[in-house]
Amino acid sequence: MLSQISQLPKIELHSHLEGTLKPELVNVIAKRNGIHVDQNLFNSQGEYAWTDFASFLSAYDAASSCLKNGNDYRDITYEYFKSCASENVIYAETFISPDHAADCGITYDDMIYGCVQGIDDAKRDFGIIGRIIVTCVRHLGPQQGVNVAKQMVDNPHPYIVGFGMGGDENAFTLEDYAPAFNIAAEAGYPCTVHAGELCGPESVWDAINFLPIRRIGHGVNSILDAKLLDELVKRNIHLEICPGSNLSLSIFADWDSHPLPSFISKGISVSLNSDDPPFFHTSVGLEYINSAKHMNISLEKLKNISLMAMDASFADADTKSRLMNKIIEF
Ligand SMILES: O=c1[nH]cnc2c1ncn2[C@@H]1O[C@H](CO)[C@@H](O)[C@H]1O
Repeated sequence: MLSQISQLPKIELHSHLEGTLKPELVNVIAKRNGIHVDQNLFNSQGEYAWTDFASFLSAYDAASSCLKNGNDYRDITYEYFKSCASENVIYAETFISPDHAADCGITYDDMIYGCVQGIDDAKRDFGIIGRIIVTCVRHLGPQQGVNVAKQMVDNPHPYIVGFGMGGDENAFTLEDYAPAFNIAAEAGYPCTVHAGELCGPESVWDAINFLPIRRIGHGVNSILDAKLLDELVKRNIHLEICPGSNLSLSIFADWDSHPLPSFISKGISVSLNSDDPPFFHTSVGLEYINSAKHMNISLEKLKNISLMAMDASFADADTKSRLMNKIIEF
């Protein structure tokens, strides 16, 4: 069964591009850019060192500060899609953060150009199809969210397929971000937002009541509210589930308490995702394997997860139906 899982065509909808940077690549990019990386960022095994959500966010910022130009974005994009393709991921959407690029002195256009180059090179070399979701960062405030949404809408590219938001769920309220999300949605960009990861079900209610979103990043704490679960089914809201990330951040104590099997049996549309792979010692392939090993998710159900993910993707209709057929044929 494990070899069939590894062959299964997979879809990733939830990864943070700067969070896919492996420590070795941070050091390589920092060196060529003449940037000093504080080695306290890593533990004695050379892995990222962090202890809780706040220190994870700081480590994320510190790792991404090695970036200096569009070519760096090209390289992290290429490396990320390459490792996805090695696990039979056939389609992946990744979140990019113009705020992190700007902090490193990289313009929006250079960042997009680099990502597009990385996506094209990975498609040429490995056949994987990549797309971009532009994200704002919640703890940077609603006005900056509006700025990012405007920048995206004013600079369209066929690979930019959606808008989203990550960051500290305790900063501001989701309603404060309605202006940013409305700019994106009114321009035709489907949206996703992080909610119900660190905060409770009320944050998922806020997301579905105040924002024009089709998907929720994580949303795992929805499990605490039966009415909310019904609502997610009724409105066909997809949950981007990242079990390895949840366990790493101690949102659930162990595999037995993870709600993925309950979401599936309730009929909620879900995908399996890596989030920030080297920070959480995971990958999309591992998420599929661990779900089978530790949560008894069958191959048939995993195949259905790939299908639900492709269906909930922000790809154009042709790409969607072509790749869904590829999964069905497996
Ligand atoms: O698991 C997560 N939960 C919430 N925010 C996250 C997670 N991983 C990364 N980011 C945040 O997303 C932004 C860029 O897309 C960054 O601010 C990063 O800190």
